[in-house]
Amino acid sequence: MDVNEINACDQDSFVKLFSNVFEHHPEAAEYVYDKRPFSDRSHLLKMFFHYMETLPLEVKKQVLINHPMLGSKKPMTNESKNEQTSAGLNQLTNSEEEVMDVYNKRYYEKFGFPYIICVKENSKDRILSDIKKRYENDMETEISTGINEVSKIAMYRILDIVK
Ligand SMILES: NC(=O)N[C@H]1NC(=O)NC1=O
Repeated sequence: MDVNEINACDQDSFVKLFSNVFEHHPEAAEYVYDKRPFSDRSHLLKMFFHYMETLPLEVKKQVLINHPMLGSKKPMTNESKNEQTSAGLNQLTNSEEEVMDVYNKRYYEKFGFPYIICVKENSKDRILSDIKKRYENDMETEISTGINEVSKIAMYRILDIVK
């Protein structure tokens, strides 16, 4: 869709279209809808990022919690499934799966939200070493790193919808 078509959407279709820009968080789309008309794609992107910046810390944490664990076999949004498949995270060897499993759990126990990385910008090997390093960080660093990754994920999701 182009920006003109996006500007012509009614609220229901707009919110459906953008409901997972931030995982399971349609409130972002509701906020951004009221900012129409968008002059171009970067205007729309800016409004989603602005929404995220202004969220209270507790809600930011909730957006992090909404993300599935990497390599998880549990049901997840189509967006997440496609992203994880593109990095080969659905085809891990047994030992890679074990590393992901052990570190995902450790990370979640320490921080209370899953380890999040924008898989479109990272290879499987990079992710497997990064999850070990990020575990060593403190809470404040991981909230801001997580939100930064969530914003990159959101950018690719928006670019997939608006051409
Ligand atoms: N946990 C986690 O990083 N999840 C994700 N990363 C990504 O690029 N898409 C996701 O759903």
